[in-house]
Amino acid sequence: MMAEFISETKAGTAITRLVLLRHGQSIWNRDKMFTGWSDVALSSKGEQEAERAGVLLQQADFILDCCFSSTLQRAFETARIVLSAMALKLPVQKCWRLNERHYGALEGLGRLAAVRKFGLWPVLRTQISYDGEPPRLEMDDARFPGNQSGYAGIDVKELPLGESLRLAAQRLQPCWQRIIKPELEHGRNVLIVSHKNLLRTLMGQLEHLTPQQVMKLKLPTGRPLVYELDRTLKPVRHYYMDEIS
Ligand SMILES: O=C(O)[C@@H](CO)OP(=O)(O)O
Repeated sequence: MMAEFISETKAGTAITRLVLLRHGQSIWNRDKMFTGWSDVALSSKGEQEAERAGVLLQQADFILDCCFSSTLQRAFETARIVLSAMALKLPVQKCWRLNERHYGALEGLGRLAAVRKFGLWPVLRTQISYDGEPPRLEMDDARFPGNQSGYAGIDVKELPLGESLRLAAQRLQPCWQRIIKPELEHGRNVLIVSHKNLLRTLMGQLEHLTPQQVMKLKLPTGRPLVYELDRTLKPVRHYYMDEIS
């Protein structure tokens, strides 16, 4: 469904809407494991969260013009469930640059196992610092995307062995600048289904937050966060969809 017009606020500022949605709970969220680019499924709770997100948007008669997701099944599947609950036949455009930050050698480990293997500080710094990089993978590790068929065709130098939030924010930029931002500039309402850290960096970019402020942002699974943007894509306000329903 195309937006026929860009809605106007009382002050006459043109508004377009960007919905940021962290996928529903995954089985590794449930089991408290570092996930990153590991491609795990939604839990049954996550499927229900995705359904509820779609119902909320549908009940609000939310007009959506395009939908993007990461290539990871927990995000893509969430997007598919949301669109189906909204009875919308939009394609889900997948972009690997919307994948979660890569957790390097921490992927597949729980917090305790990670600390036992790498020590407290390497794990802690990954979680509390914007520039904190996880212990990196070796190039021959099966968890390196360069060894996975789904990423064939992408320059191997672009694929991560482990990322800080800053590095993840940087690799998102070509997708944001060339693909998503132009849609918003044309007044189209956009849904992005992605991941906690990747979306936190995007919120930081939109709101001009400091790295410290970004690290404090919380982003629960399965709750659509709506940003109303003016013509210059400056946020006018933002709210969780379930706070206004
Ligand atoms: O990858 C992970 O471990 C989590 C938290 O960073 O991300 P998400 O559940 O949002 O994919």
